[in-house]
Amino acid sequence: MGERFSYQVTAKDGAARTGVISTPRGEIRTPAFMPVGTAATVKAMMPESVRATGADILLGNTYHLMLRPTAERIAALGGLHKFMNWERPILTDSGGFQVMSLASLRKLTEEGVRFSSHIDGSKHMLSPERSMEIQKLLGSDIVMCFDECPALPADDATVAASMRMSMRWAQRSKDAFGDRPGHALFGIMQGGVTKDLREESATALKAIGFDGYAVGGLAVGEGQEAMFGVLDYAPGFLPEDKPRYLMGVGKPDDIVGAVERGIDMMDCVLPSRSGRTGQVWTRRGPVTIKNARHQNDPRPVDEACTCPACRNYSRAYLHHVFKADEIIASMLMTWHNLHYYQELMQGLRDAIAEGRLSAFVAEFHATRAMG
Ligand SMILES: CC#C[C@H]1NC(N)=Nc2cc3[nH]c(NC)nc3cc21
Repeated sequence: MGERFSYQVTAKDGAARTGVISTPRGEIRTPAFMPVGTAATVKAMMPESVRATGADILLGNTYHLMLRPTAERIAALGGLHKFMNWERPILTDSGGFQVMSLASLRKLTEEGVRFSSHIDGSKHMLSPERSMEIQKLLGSDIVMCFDECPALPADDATVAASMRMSMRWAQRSKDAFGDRPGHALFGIMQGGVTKDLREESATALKAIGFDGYAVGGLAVGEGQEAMFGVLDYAPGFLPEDKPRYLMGVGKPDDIVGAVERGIDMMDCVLPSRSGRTGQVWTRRGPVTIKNARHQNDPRPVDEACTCPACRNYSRAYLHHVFKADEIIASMLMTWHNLHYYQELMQGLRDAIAEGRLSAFVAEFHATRAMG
């Protein structure tokens, strides 16, 4: 295992970049999509299946793992990689967003956030220091700063105050993270949809200095137009030579638009969660497998797809096992969706490398328009 974390841009096409993040646990080809493994599993997938879809890295969550089974127990058992049998890179989110979206009885102070577990109501606390300690116990390769995620909707004054608290917490996260060769700490840009606040946040993060930079505060219901509006300028506020990670994104067309605007990494529950709810993503758009029109259809979901679901099963079969609430339905549709997402990422990486991204994007949208 090498000892360093490093990022190399290998080609550019407009604002888009393709490259490689090197870590002691393996390389991450960018632009990269990270499947979400919230509770130490990518739901309905074996780790070797996640790898077979083409994933180089997956995401874990501080919030969920600190509540159950606890970070201390995972550390005592050898760390998250060994625990979940995934020896490649893992990025862990820091907990702030999940506290806001899942926990109850939250009490926010400059120190951190006290909250009650959504699982059993037990009392917990997260701070920059505790989040760094938990992510170190988990052994994650890419650690996210602990940020403050305001409940939405939030007015400008609230967004500004929250961003400035997050910048103070970013400094505390960096101080607590310390010097850990081979491990990376990413800052998180905040500022809502306000350009001045986004620039202030980027300036603060660059002054502290991070191994990578996330764009936070998006994919929170603002809609694609507002999100792209921020992405038209926000990535440009961040260092050229560091990875840029857009948190929580997204649908396939969100991903294409984000990569066009200079984003290098993304994560989203959509392909796995929608797979479990019977939504199958294809180059022609989503297919709702429970629709009666599929019950006699002998064709695969996508004739051109090489995933196990498309190679070996018909729409009729997927329709049947979904309606029968059979476990294999979640397995096959999650596998297909993650495979489709990784194929999309490979197509984007190749197109950028060959200087033909605009043609790739035009083809992407034209094929979807055919439906
Ligand atoms: C405010 C803020 C913020 C960001 N901060 C952290 N730590 N994680 C996130 C996860 C997200 N998931 C989605 N959408 C599904 N947006 C996200 C934004 C963040």
